[in-house]
Amino acid sequence: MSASPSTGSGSVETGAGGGEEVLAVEGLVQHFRGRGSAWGRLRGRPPKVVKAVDGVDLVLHRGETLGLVGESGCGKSTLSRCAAGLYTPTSGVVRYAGQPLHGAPDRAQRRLVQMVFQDPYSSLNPRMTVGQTLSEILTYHRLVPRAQVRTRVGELIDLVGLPTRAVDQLPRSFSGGQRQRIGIARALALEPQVLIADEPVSALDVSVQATIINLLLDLKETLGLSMLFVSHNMAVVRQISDRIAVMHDGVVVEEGDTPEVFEHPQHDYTRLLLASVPRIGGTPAPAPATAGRDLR
Ligand SMILES: Nc1ncnc2c1ncn2[C@@H]1O[C@H](COP(=O)(O)OP(=O)(O)OP(=O)(O)O)[C@@H](O)[C@H]1O
Repeated sequence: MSASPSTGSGSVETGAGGGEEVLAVEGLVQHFRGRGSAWGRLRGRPPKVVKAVDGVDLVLHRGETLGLVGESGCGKSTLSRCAAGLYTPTSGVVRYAGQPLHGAPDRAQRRLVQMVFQDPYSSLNPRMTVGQTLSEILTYHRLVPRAQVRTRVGELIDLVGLPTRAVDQLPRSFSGGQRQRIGIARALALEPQVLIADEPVSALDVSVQATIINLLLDLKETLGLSMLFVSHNMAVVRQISDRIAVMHDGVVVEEGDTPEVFEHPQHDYTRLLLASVPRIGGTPAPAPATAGRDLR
């Protein structure tokens, strides 16, 4: 994503990075009304407003991975959910391929941007097998004819590297990494163009993190996806992102090509984040082993 403005029409512009805009947020604001203290409520004080996202412009280009980094509470998840159409922003717009995402009359358009969450388990129905979960999505969205639903479920399970028997198993039978694969399969069932992965590996063991990151990158390549990858882990983001946006207190304070941001950070907050990356013997600690490949 870049800060370049966009046309707002059905057409998509070519961004500063030379890529075609696929997803854009413009002037995005998401404020939440806090509950305030019991004492404050008794005294009739208005509740505090939490400015989770406070005016963000970003553009994700087709085929790129944009890393969104920042410490806990800076607004990354809120921005992601707005960009995925899950929250209706307080103000501002989210566009997919030039068209407003919110209020899109067409279910087909909204499903093109899908999220992968940090904790897929909490969003999986514990009483439904993986096969039932995926079948329900395919049927509800009429993505394949009924007669082909089972075949498509098998393809999705295969695509994310789960064993065939997973189709008849409940979420509780799976490890954290496998559950994340189910979460990814569920997102892919909707045939998205954009994946928004919100801390997809931060709840996983380090040894499993790399396998999930590699899976996301392989899928992105094979399926031609664009990806917004949200993380507080600078090492991971550095390895997989073409560009990086740094978020602090609800705003994007810096964005640019990954090597540029890491080697020549412009904003004090970016420098602070980089300085806080754990170092081993003077060099930054490596990201989870990713089969030794250049992940960009
Ligand atoms: N539904 C909500 N109601 C009220 N406040 C909220 C809500 N969701 C988020 N917030 C607040 O908005 C701010 C940004 O939260 P957000 O979860 O977007 O940050 P984050 O960078 O993703 O942090 P984390 O990685 O810890 O989730 C925080 O102060 C949070 O408490």
